[in-house]
Amino acid sequence: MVLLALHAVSKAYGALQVTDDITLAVQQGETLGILGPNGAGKTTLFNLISGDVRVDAGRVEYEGRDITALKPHQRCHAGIGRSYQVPQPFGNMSVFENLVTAACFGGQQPEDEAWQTAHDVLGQTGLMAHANKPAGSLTLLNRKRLELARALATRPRLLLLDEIAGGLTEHEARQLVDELKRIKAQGVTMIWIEHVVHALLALADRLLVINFGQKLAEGEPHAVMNDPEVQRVYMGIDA
Ligand SMILES: Nc1ncnc2c1ncn2[C@@H]1O[C@H](COP(=O)(O)OP(=O)(O)OP(=O)(O)O)[C@@H](O)[C@H]1O
Repeated sequence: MVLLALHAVSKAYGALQVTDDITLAVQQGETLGILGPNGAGKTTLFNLISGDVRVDAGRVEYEGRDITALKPHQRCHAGIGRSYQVPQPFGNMSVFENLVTAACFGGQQPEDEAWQTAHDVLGQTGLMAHANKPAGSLTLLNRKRLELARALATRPRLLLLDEIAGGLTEHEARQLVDELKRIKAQGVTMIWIEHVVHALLALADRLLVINFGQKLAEGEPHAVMNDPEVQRVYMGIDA
């Protein structure tokens, strides 16, 4: 079953066509990896899915429903959770309070349920020991974990992850992949933008490569990575 469908979506900033006529379907339970050079329009595509930015043209469908006109909080209530490339926690609130807030306002859970969700997500993301620390005091790894945890606390059916492995050590990236594998096993559909290719390859069922706002390649991960055009554009390898 198709969970998310983009139909010919486009977005320009002035003369810059950042998303150019992209059509895409993501199946329920699938993990789609997105790669592309800096500035290719990957985060913008997330913004169009989450509703942070409105499409200029095209249509966004989720669970068979046209959500193009919905606001970000409405899309979140519908089950679309996202992390941001630059972590965006409430820095003066504790880690636990950040998660309760995400569960209450993003996940529309009553307060007692939100407390339970926050507790569960702390365990799931390895943040239990940091529950009472101000979010602003966390290390990079833990800020990335919190970014994932905040999205999870909304209980998403579609999880959008924007470069959550960048800057992590090998060991930390492996831990993150293990966490994501557990989330995937629970049936959560994921779209993951990531430059740490080996982490992405450990999880993705399919890869999409974007260049200048357009699809450059799409398909089975290893076939996509071996595509000469992808190697030339993304890895700077001339065929
Ligand atoms: N609000 C905005 N106003 C003007 N230009 C923007 C805006 N948001 C993004 N852009 C431009 O759109 C292009 C694509 O940006 P986007 O963040 O989507 O790329 P990206 O593929 O996610 O890049 P990166 O890998 O560096 O995160 C860039 O040239 C960026 O400067």
